[in-house]
Amino acid sequence: MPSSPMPTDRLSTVDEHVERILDALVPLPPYDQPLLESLGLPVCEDVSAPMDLPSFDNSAMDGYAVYFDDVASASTDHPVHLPVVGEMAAGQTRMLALSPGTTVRIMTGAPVPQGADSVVPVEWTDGGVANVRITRAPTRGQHVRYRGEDVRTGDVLLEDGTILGPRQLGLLASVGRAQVAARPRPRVVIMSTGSELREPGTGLGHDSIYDANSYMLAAAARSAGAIAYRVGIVSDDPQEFSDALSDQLVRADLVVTSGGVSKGQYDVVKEVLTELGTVSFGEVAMQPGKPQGFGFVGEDDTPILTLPGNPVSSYVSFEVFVVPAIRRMMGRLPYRRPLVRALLGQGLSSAPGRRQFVRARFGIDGKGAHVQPVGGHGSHLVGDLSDANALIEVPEDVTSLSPGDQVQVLVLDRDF
Ligand SMILES: Nc1nc2c(c(=O)[nH]1)N[C@H]1C(S)=C(S)[C@@H](COP(=O)(O)OP(=O)(O)OC[C@H]3O[C@@H](n4cnc5c(N)ncnc54)[C@H](O)[C@@H]3O)O[C@H]1N2
Ligand code: MOO
Repeated sequence: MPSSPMPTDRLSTVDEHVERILDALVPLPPYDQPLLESLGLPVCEDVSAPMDLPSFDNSAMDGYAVYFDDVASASTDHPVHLPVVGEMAAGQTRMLALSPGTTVRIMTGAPVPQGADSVVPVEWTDGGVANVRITRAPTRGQHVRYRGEDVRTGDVLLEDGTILGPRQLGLLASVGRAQVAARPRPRVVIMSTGSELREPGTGLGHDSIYDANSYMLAAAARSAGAIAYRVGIVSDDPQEFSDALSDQLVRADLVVTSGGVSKGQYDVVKEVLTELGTVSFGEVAMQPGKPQGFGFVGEDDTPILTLPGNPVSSYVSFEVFVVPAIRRMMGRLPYRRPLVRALLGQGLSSAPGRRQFVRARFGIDGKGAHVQPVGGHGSHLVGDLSDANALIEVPEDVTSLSPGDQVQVLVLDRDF
């Protein structure tokens, strides 16, 4: 799959890099999926109703099915008495028709027998079993739910592209659909590289650290709607990385790596993938997240995004580049998280020529949306990152902002 290589003589802009990725990826082909598997995915067909809803006239109340004309005069002073000739419970009814001058006990959801046109709630009666005393009249047709009043056969229930949420899945089940055409969730393989990394729950040496990124990115991939496969830590040994990558390709629609892409001696991802010639590396004018790589690997041209290793850089890169990639593969619009306007609570400065993503807390109160930067600039500050629920996007040409300025914010952890 072709992709325009990242330039080596200048920095790409954030928007260029996002477009490069979106242009090179194609949505995964749709197939029929069991309903619950499709939660959160866009439907890939116009779904029309194969049946009426309700599919038969039925009672909205527990009570008595009647001919309206038989009970029209019922009141406390002049009750109407009718013989009860049967019972209709939802899912177990034998009687198909009712004769005038009689009634049947009927339960909510049970079919209204032919001839009956109204239901008297049990509260307006003495609850009689053989005979019933009715002290209040319904209006004609009251408490009958008519066939087709909700949905008619042939109605378009869901248009192509509609997101399948709980209500839409409930509707599909209501009309008897067990499956629906939707694009599959992309299978995203997450690999952390670095010989200093150790698995949480094991011991640490004096110069090693726990692998935070593979957990953070796998969780972020899952939150974005993907199936995430977290690979254990891969060291900075080129052969080990190469073998681990080859092993993973069989189950990947997209590979995301962290670490090993800057200018060090042991930047294994860059070293191994540059040689392939199908993955390019460059710098994006952003802070954090400057070193980036993108391309395709293996026989099936599996897309790969290589993110920088600093945890904050990795996370921000995921949010800015990988989330749109996942959504593109799922066919889910919009690809990029919409920006929200908010008032800045505290001034800040930003490096010129780079789009800054400032960790922040976003909230809405009586005065509107507001946002407050949290913590410092360092790309290693995971404590601050966990306090943040938003990223303030500071444009490339803005170097300082004052309290009360209006800013654009990516509000994290929100569905869009
Ligand atoms: N001479 C230069 N050095 C660096 C530059 C540069 O332009 N010139 N860029 C810096 C920037 S910006 C970033 S971001 C990092 C990116 O480096 P790598 O992607 O090669 O990442 P590593 O070197 O492997 O790691 C960076 C940092 O992050 C820690 N790390 C890595 N993986 C994990 C993980 N899974 N969990 C937790 N922490 C992780 C790692 O230990 C390092 O401290 O390069 C700068 N250097
Ligand atoms: O760009 Mo690095 O990603 O600053 O930390």
